[in-house]
Amino acid sequence: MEKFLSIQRAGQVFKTRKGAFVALRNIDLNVAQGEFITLIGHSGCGKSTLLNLIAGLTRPTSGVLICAGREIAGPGPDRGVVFQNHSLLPWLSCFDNVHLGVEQVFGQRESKVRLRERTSAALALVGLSHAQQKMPHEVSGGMKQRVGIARALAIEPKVLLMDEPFGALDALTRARLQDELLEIVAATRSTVVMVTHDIDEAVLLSDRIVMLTNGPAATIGEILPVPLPRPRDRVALADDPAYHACRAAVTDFLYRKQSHPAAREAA
Ligand SMILES: Nc1ncnc2c1ncn2[C@@H]1O[C@H](COP(=O)(O)OP(=O)(O)OP(=O)(O)O)[C@@H](O)[C@H]1O
Repeated sequence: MEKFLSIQRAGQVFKTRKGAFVALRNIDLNVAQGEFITLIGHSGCGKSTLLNLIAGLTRPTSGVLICAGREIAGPGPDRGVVFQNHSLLPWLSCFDNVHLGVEQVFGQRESKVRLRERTSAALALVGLSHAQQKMPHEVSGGMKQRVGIARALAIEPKVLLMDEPFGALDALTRARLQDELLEIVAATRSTVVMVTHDIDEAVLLSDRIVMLTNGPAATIGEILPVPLPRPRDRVALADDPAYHACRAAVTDFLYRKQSHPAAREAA
């Protein structure tokens, strides 16, 4: 497999008042260009910690991470990040929130007209052309999250990193955005690493599901390839035995092999 994103023996130890806390150990993962990877595991196991390492927001205490042949040494425009709480600037319109990143990445070498075209195209990709002049407080939670996705895509990242991007949305909006994301990823051929808690979301979207063991000192427990052809249709998948087999494999990992620490303590 072509190693587009490569995580080699990565570990993360945090210094805390109670001493060193080993969050992650020995993470080895290679992601191919165009692959859709989800990270799943119980709360607190280290999913966001791993995503932050790929984003370059934190540095590993051991091991190395490489993206497109270069070591990840900090945040960069080759990696676009979408957070759960969209993190839009409230004083800027939806258009300007996206445009800010476009200017930062392409502003030195492209015309103002071209920059505006890029911004409009990204907003069109997420179906928000009609709302681009609205302020964040004037649009719904799902629309804000679409702006966050547009902002990440507009800088044409090599890898799209998403930390529970739909976690705060109601079930119907979430399903709609998942379907839209499937279409966007098919159109842009993006490489995606996404954190989720949701088994159905992981199976619907992923090429491979990376399952993390419980922390502390979490690591990759199993990696499940999802052999479902694309385009995927959530209604058709409801009757697909392969879909149910994937679902069962992740459920088995999370609730039998890695039953939640709190559940074990209560037993
Ligand atoms: N800066 C930090 N300093 C100390 N400990 C940290 C720090 N960041 C994260 N941790 C700890 O590392 C572990 C992993 O945290 P992380 O947020 O990555 O988990 P997660 O799997 O994303 O959780 P959730 O699903 O609840 O969002 C947790 O025990 C957390 O308390």
